[in-house]
Amino acid sequence: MTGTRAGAPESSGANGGAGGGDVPVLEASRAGFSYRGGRPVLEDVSVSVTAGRNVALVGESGAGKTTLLRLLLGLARPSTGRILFDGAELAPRDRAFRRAVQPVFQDPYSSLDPRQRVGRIVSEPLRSLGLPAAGSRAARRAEAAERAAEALESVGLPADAARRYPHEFSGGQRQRIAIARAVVCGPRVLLADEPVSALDVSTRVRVVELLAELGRSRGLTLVVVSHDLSVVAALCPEAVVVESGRVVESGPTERVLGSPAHPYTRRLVESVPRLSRAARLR
Ligand SMILES: Nc1ncnc2c1ncn2[C@@H]1O[C@H](COP(=O)(O)OP(=O)(O)OP(=O)(O)O)[C@@H](O)[C@H]1O
Repeated sequence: MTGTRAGAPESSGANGGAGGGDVPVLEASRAGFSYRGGRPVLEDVSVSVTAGRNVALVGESGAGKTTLLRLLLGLARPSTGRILFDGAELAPRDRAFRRAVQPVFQDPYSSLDPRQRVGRIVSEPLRSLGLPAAGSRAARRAEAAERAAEALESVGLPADAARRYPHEFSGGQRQRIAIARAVVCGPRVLLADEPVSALDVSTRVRVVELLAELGRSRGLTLVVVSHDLSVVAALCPEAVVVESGRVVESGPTERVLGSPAHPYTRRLVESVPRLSRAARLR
């Protein structure tokens, strides 16, 4: 099988899990995908996400990483193979799945509705999941506002953030708002597509630290797409290398990036110092 069995068996963390043991929380099993009428952009891809072991998807632009995240999020169905959640075929409308697996998108400028106050943006997943389920309408609204405030606090934003609008915040703060929205319903897995690439370097470091801290404190497992191998090394003990829609190498990040076995991975790793040199010359 191509792909990775990402890590040793572990319990599924603070938020629990139906599977437990070594059943992956999320898994692509020999998945293939073609956009309408096109050539396959994913072929025979197998990736396992085990609770507590963050996984990075790396590869050149166009390799198929975002498409793979879309399959894992249930936003697209594989043309061949399967996507499994807690060991069973993924049902994208399943509330347990929608609650457990949340996305964080790349661009904090376009992913937040500018007309809504931050408190409403952050509590949106609760409304779409019908949470909290019990109590009067007023009690449920109060509880949702409290959970949104708690999520905002957990990403280091000030208490009055909920009353303000996205344009009042910096790029890094907006990405924190997007992360608060992703964690408000108590998910087990965050799927993050280039979560820090739109940010400047020092903000990037702080948001990476926040993601690592949330992972620890909330029992969250991250699946991260990033071009930045330092982000990958900082956040993910497991790495999967995708080339032209196929997994060419996977395993512990230290080994995959530290002593790559596949020529494609070697080229990816070698391109990092070349890029830094080019940046210094500008
Ligand atoms: N909506 C779409 N319709 C048709 N083809 C698409 C669509 N989205 C992506 N593709 C194609 O699928 C392939 C994989 O794209 P994908 O965005 O998954 O790659 P990626 O590895 O995430 O790239 P990047 O790092 O640049 O985001 C590419 O050839 C791309 O052109």
